[in-house]
Amino acid sequence: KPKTKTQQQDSAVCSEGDGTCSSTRHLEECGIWLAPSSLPGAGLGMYAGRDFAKKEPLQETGDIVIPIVDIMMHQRGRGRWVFVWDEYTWNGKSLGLGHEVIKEINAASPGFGSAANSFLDLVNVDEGDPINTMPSGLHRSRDPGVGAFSTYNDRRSTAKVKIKSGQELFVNYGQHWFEQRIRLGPIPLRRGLKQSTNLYRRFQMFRDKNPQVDSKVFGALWEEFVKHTVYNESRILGAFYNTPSELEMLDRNMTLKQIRVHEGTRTKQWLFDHGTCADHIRADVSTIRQAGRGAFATRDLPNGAIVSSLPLIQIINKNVLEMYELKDIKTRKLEQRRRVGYQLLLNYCYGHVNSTMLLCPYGPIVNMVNHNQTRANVKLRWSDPERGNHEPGMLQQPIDTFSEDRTTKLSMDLVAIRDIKKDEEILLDYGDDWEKAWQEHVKSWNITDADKYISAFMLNQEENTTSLRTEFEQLSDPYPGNVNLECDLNIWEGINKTLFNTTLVINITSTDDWEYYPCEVLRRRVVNGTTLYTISMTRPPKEKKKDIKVPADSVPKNLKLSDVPRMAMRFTDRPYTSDMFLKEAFRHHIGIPDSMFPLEWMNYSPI
Ligand SMILES: C[S@@+](CC[C@H](N)C(=O)[O-])C[C@H]1O[C@@H](n2cnc3c(N)ncnc32)[C@H](O)[C@@H]1O
Repeated sequence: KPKTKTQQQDSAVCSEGDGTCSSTRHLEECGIWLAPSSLPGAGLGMYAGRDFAKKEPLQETGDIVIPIVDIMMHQRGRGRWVFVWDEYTWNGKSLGLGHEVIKEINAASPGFGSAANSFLDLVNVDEGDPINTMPSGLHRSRDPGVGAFSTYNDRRSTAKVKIKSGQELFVNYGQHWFEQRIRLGPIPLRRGLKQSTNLYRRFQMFRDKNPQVDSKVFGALWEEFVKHTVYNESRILGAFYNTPSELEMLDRNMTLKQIRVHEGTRTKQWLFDHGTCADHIRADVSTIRQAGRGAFATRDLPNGAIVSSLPLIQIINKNVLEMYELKDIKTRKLEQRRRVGYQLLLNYCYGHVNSTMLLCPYGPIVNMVNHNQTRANVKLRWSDPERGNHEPGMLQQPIDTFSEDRTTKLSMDLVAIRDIKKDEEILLDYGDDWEKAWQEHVKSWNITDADKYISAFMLNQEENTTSLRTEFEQLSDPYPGNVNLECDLNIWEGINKTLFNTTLVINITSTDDWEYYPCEVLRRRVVNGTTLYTISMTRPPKEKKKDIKVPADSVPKNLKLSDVPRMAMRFTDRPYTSDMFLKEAFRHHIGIPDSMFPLEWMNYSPI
């Protein structure tokens, strides 16, 4: 019997969660959505739920960035292994994490940028850099929480251009990313859509010059031309989807860019039916002191609502996150090495004690949900395949089925188990194994000589109250050995010196254009109550990697600058000294309940 319209609407609402949600108010207000991308084969994507002005933030708070350190070194000898995270990591240096290590740092950025797709001609979102902060003043001398969460956070996405409600959101992965991934097909690079449109216009001109020929013949000719040219290699031809509607729109003089934007714009109803809201939560300092930051409701959420969807990146064997003693890496075979810890990423992934499988979620703020067994207000559930990227059949497959897969196929939801009020912290029960491991960790927490430890973050916090010490002063009163002082060449180079000299005000338009190099303070003077520094900077060793914005050679070898303001200078932690490198730091995956975890994947028993 056909349903009435109201019944249909109600069932659409309730199928969102577990059938108990009673209103759609929370969805009406949604500003960003996660739903299947308009790009063929691109999996999930992000969409605007309302209009955004140019430069307007797309989220209330930015996303976490999780360092992955020296992974190739620690995994040396493992042979070939597929690490799906490679598709979701940024070069750590380009996000300001370079000082943490000597060798290799990758930045897992599992927030907005991992969920949004990229198409270079359609980029409408700018992503900022993360900032490095320690919430709640935690300190290694007393707080077992330090080192167990990433201090890099608040990576914000803003509208690069005006965005209309329903439009798909695209971030910039960079040309290099596409050039390296030929397997994705001939995806157009920057200005590619313009070149492709021009090609079609030339074809149109040819057609217009021959009015005596039936237009159907031209249609067939275009199809033959596109199909039989070396299609696989041509990014210009790869821009055409060759659907009847595309040709019709091209003939109406729309450009391919206009067509892609048009096709990538969804109605609110479509987003309701196929997507999940991706801004029900924001990040803030957790109500659980040792936990660092947490996720908080941005609006009232009814019982049964999907608080957040968690698309999952699989790591089929958690041993790829193992870290070993340096001397063992050099001298012993992989299986004989002593494990000293795990990558911090482990704490952000879901798993089971009896399995090697880890499932690590991505999407805005989804990694911020903390654990509490009595205050939990959400539960986990496998996602509805209609609404995202979840293939339930994969839950019946052995883990090895995923071994060569570079795409993600699984997704869970965090579903409200009672009404949640705006600003309430979202909490999940991570399971008894996690709770037990945490309690044991708290009991054994003891870091030798930790009282004296001062991090770069703590020194940077003193910014307005204490002057920086000169090299001479440091002879008797040195800074701690675990920090470096760096000066930002770009801020200094970029400011209006005449304005600065008269007003001592710097107008910084972007904090992304940093270019920090080690520097020393030679002198300081106070002008109108502001302390200014004479500094010397030495040219860093030559960088071979592409991602350094200014070639190191372009910085004069010995640079001396006077009247540099404190804001162009920062302390950074020396390599391998920050809290995440503590051997004692807590590492444990988040537990997936037994009732959900596939028996097929129970391939491991902890000793
Ligand atoms: C998925 S992350 C949650 C976000 C994290 N709080 C942050 O600031 O990035 C999991 C980690 O958060 C911390 N955490 C979560 N719940 C906690 C709790 N109840 N007590 C202490 N730490 C907790 C632990 O470090 C855990 O490994």
